[in-house]
Amino acid sequence: MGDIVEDEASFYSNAQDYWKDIPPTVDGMLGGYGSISSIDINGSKAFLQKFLGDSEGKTGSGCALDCGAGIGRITKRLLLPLFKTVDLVDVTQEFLDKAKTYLGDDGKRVGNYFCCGLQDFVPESGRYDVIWIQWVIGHLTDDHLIDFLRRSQKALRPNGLIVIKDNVSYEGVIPDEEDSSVCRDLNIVCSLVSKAGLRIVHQEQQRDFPKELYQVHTLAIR
Ligand SMILES: C[S@@+](CC[C@H](N)C(=O)[O-])C[C@H]1O[C@@H](n2cnc3c(N)ncnc32)[C@H](O)[C@@H]1O
Repeated sequence: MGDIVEDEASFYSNAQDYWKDIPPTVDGMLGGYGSISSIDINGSKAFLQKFLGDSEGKTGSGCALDCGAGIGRITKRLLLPLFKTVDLVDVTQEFLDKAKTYLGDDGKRVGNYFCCGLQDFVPESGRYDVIWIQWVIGHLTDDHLIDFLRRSQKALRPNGLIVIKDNVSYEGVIPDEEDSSVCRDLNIVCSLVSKAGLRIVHQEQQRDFPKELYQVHTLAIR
């Protein structure tokens, strides 16, 4: 990826500039594909519920972190219904401002709104049962993604889980000049996870998305 991201500073600042101009709506979060939000959330719920529960070894439901949360589309429909407290982190302040009204009454159970790039964000050690990272890893360089995953692991409670749900390319790293991101293939994502010292414990492809989109895979890692 080094040859694709020649200038790290502009890779990040171009992405920030891109997101500043995007309307704070579900459609904005999903690049015009707001209509797939329900399929996405239902797939995520089924995925996550395999891990949650009260019995020995199950992931708790105390606190979740929504990474690259935007206006809180995932927080509203996936995380707040399943966890007592949810924190949001995103680099775009306007989206977090919108989240405060978009989340409605349940938004009272948001613990923190962190306005920060994931490349700089240090999640509180031992705080989270689930760290959900969706449609944002393409905005991080390989090294920053590896480091963020390492910090995330330290931020997990016992039996906690990190989930990456994202686009994967057929082969290699495909740059997107428009939003200043990259799309990696599944092997590359898996190798970055393993470089972070983490293990993939479960993996699924999201079904029923429009054919013209990248495949979307969900990885449970710890
Ligand atoms: C495609 S949207 C996805 C939003 C949300 N995860 C969802 O699925 O609805 C990408 C989000 O990542 C945020 N973002 C972009 N670069 C980021 C970075 N380096 N650190 C944290 N958030 C970033 C954008 O502000 C935007 O809210």
